[in-house]
Amino acid sequence: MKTARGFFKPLAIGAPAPWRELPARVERMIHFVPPHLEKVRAKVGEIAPTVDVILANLEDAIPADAKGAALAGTIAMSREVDFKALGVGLWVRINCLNSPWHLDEVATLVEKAGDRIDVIMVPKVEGPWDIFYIDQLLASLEAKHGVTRPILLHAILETAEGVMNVEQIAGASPRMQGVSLGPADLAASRAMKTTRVGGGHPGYRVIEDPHTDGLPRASVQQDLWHYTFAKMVDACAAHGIKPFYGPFGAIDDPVACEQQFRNAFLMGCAGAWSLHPSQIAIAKTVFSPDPAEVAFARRILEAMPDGSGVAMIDGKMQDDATWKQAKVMVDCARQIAAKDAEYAALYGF
Ligand SMILES: CCC(=O)SCCNC(=O)CCNC(=O)[C@H](O)C(C)(C)COP(=O)(O)OP(=O)(O)OC[C@H]1O[C@@H](n2cnc3c(N)ncnc32)[C@H](O)[C@@H]1OP(=O)(O)O
Ligand SMILES: O=CC(=O)O
Ligand SMILES: [Mg+2]
Repeated sequence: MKTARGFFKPLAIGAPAPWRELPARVERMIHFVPPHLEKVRAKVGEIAPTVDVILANLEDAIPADAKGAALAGTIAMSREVDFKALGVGLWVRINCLNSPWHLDEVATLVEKAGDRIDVIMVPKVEGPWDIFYIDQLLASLEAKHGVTRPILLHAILETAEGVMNVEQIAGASPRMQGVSLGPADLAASRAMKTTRVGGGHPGYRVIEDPHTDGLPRASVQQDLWHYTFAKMVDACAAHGIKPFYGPFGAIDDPVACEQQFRNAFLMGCAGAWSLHPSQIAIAKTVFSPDPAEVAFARRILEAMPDGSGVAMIDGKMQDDATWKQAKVMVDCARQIAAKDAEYAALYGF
């Protein structure tokens, strides 16, 4: 591991100094766009003002013979829409590091759009060595092309080995912005017997003991992802980066999508992926704290102006710990309100 002083040194002569703090950005939904499809790309200008992040996807879901077109489409998209002026992040998901495509992709992206891309999402990250590699590569390319703002890195947690190493992945570089759970590849990597992309499974449940009178036994679905998810959230929180829920593949089940996103929000996630336009509004509602809860949190902060002592509000005990919970909620709401006029009005900021 690097020394404390070495951690924040640029990795190439002429590369920009690494971020010491993550830029404060609202990232409730990472909206996936297939950039090789001109018809979809043409609509990005319309969709962008409704999302926090547009992600150009180069990896899975893009056919092998369309990888070049997707890369060219990404560069075109970065020029066609002024994402910065809209306050919208521009991310790119590259192909994985053992693929034949990633090297040309990273080189082209930094050369042609290095000052416009905020985050590169790296799939199938297995351990910190993957981050060290891409960190060095980016620094060399940023130096070469005079990029002045370091591109951040986001890892997808989607292999058993990655889950084993998630703590080291989260802390591998000052470029690390966050980690997303990738339940589809992770299921395959673990040989889980499911064909779903995220969410629950009707077969994974607990059942109550038999009744002596023979009445039917109650049984409920359990969360297949809880262990991995909690491990990922703790790793991210400990390293001061953001956890995200990844894809929810049942586009035709908005109710289950909302539940999955809500579980992620409650567990500490900043956002989730939207694969289809219909999932944008779901993510926006879920990852914006509820106005009534924000109002209650503000009462806690007002009741304990210096954050210490004890208070009672509506029959509930408040102390230093609940003050901190309230601060998390109010800070999140303030950040959203600064970007989103609709929520500024709902929160009364
Ligand atoms: C599983 C693990 C992973 O790696 S998940 C990440 C990889 N997958 C993706 O990125 C998928 C992204 N989404 C898509 O490609 C499409 O939404 C899929 C799922 C194929 C569905 O498309 P389609 O059958 O056209 O849906 P639809 O007819 O309901 O579409 C209605 C209109 O919306 C458009 N649309 C669709 N998806 C997007 C999108 N992601 N971004 C922007 N626009 C989108 C469609 O083109 C369609 O437009 P129009 O009404 O025909 O003008
Ligand atoms: O890339 C995402 C996944 O679930 O796999
Ligand atoms: Mg995947």
